[in-house]
Amino acid sequence: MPIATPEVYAEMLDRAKHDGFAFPAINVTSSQTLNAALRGFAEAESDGIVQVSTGGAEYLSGSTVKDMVVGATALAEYARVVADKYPVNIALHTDHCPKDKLDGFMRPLIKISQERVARGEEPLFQSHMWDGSAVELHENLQIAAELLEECAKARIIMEMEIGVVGGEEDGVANEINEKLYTTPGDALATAEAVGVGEKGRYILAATFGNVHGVYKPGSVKLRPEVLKEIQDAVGAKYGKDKPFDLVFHGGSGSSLEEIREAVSYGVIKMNIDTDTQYAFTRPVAEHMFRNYDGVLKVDGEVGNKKQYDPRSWGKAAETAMAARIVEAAENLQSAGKKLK
Ligand SMILES: O=C(CO)COP(=O)(O)O
Ligand SMILES: O=C[C@H](O)COP(=O)(O)O
Ligand SMILES: [Zn+2]
Ligand SMILES: [Zn+2]
Repeated sequence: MPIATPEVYAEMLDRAKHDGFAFPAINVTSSQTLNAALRGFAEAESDGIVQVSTGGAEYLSGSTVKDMVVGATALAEYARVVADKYPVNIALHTDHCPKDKLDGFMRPLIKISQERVARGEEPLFQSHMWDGSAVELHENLQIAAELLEECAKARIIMEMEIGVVGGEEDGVANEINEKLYTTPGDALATAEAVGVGEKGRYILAATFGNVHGVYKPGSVKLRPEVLKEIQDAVGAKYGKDKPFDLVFHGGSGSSLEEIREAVSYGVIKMNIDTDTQYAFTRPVAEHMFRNYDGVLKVDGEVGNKKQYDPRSWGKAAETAMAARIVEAAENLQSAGKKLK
């Protein structure tokens, strides 16, 4: 199906919120990982979100070109063509954009969509994330208010972060500290600054101990109840039940119980990157080890073209990554619920 229009994206998110499920949001960095994601959503009969980080966008432009806008634009255009062949609704999103990359990533991409919309076309991406976790809350919210206005002009939903996601965030490593847990005060200040939907729709990354990456049991302490606390605090003030549409960062390695509890408090998007990267790469490793003599030219031997053809291991990688996405859709209960 065509990439989701802003109206379809809004309907997807509204249904997820109303019916208590969430969409996997899968990071991609290539046509192979994109096709794996689309295949996974289709096999799960789940609508979904495909997202590109600043690092992923830079890589997509070519490892020596390193142009984030070129990479993100190329991915979005390629996705528009191939997504048509999958019977599910897919929204395109850009992941964590810190302050020092706004002018090289999020702002130019919003501008491209504003120009497209002015020409009567659909926005290039359906949502963009502003990651203000590295600046003070006041400045985070000031920038968020400005970006929300710009996104709304292009019919784009904004994602924003209050609190901090631990672990690797595109090269920004965060130590584990109390900032990993958003407070009701932060949430109230957020609603004050950017409203609860009336100033433009946004998805909130309120953090509850989230950490990017996968760690040994016990290293991460998720407290999903933090989300209930902030929803209750802001809901009481604005007279809205679960006023925030929430996103769960660092989805890889989370237990089914943690996922389901977070979704029950209003999470409608869960980001998964590490687990899907591993799912993609594991069969590649197996292919190389199993076909050692075929993939290497050793002592004059020419190897086996069929085994070092990127499609040989690429198909196995895509199959495994797609299976991990089916699992995510089942965990988040978006499976079987694609919009008709
Ligand atoms: O939050 C993420 C992308 O923004 C993904 O986190 P994981 O790599 O832990 O799944
Ligand atoms: O939060 C960051 C995401 O996990 C993606 O980052 P990455 O593309 O550098 O892995
Ligand atoms: Zn962050
Ligand atoms: Zn994240």
